[in-house]
Amino acid sequence: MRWLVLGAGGVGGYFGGRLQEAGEDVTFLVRPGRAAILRRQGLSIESPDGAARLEPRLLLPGEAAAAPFDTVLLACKAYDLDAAIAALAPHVGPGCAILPLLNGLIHLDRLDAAFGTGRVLGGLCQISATLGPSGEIRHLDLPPRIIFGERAGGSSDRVQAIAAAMAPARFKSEASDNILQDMWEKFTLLASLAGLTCLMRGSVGEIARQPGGVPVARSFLRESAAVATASGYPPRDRFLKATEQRLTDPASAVTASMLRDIERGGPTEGAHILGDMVARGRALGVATPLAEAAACHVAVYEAKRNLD
Ligand SMILES: NC(=O)C1=CN([C@@H]2O[C@H](COP(=O)(O)OP(=O)(O)OC[C@H]3O[C@@H](n4cnc5c(N)ncnc54)[C@H](OP(=O)(O)O)[C@@H]3O)[C@@H](O)[C@H]2O)C=CC1
Ligand SMILES: CC(C)(CO)C(=O)C(=O)O
Repeated sequence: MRWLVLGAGGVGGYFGGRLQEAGEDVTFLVRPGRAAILRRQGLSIESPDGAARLEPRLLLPGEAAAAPFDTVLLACKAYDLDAAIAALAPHVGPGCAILPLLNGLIHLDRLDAAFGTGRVLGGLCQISATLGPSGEIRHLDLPPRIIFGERAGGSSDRVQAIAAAMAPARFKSEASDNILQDMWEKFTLLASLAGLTCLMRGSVGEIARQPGGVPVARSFLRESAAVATASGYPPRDRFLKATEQRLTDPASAVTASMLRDIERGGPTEGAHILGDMVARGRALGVATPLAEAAACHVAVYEAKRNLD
């Protein structure tokens, strides 16, 4: 299978690198700054699952590809989506499927508008990964996993082909016949975790150890789950129990990547995750006062950052 991976950051670099390592035909579509680093030192992965050092094949925006691609793995941040869509457009030919790994949901509408609904699969990934100081991919935590599938449900030849291509790679992959349910659950988890840890500026454990910390974490989850339910995707009991535990564990050092983005003074996906959760709640008449406070808090940070 010929893969085009847009973005060689934490997610694109890790999963694209692991596909290349497994013998897949992978090209990374990257901007000039990242290309210079990858040309100089290759694509390095540091991970408890094993390190890798690869020579990536690179394509820059505006360059022509040697042959058509079968699957695009889309791994940019939401705030870069418009530029990513423009860079991808010349490479998305007939028969090319787009598998987005972004957190959240709203990017699906923008991808549908740009490429047509039929081209866009549902997808999500689990990993905690970031770029190290020399541009290496650092897998920090969580067993890496991609879940993907047809948004209309069921399976298809292209989903089976992607599953077969991913199977030998050093990450778990799962073809889902209910990917929108999976994406809604990830959105519910992330909006709760990002809202909680960004608003309180602490890890799950630091919050849970304070008076009122556990109830506030539960309230974040209750709000997001109510929006998911009103949207037609009620979270499954198993997910709710596991997520409540994850959000209230006094020993947990977990923070959302959004808090890490704030701590390094970078842009965030606040509008894409928290803003979207609030907007969906409002449209459905579901009150989300905590998510609203968290979305406003992150929006104030973004506004001040843009002034600097
Ligand atoms: N990191 C994690 O642990 C997890 C992240 N996610 C989600 O995955 C998505 C990606 O996150 P992550 O990998 O961490 O982000 P990173 O910032 O690490 O990587 C994104 C990459 O996309 C590149 N990019 C952006 N626009 C373009 C463009 N037009 N052309 C080419 N390359 C482009 C950036 O390149 P440049 O260097 O040029 O800016 C950057 O290297 C997000 O939605 C995130 O929420 C989901 C689960 C876990
Ligand atoms: C929920 C989590 C940690 C796991 O993939 C994540 O996606 C994030 O913090 O951005």
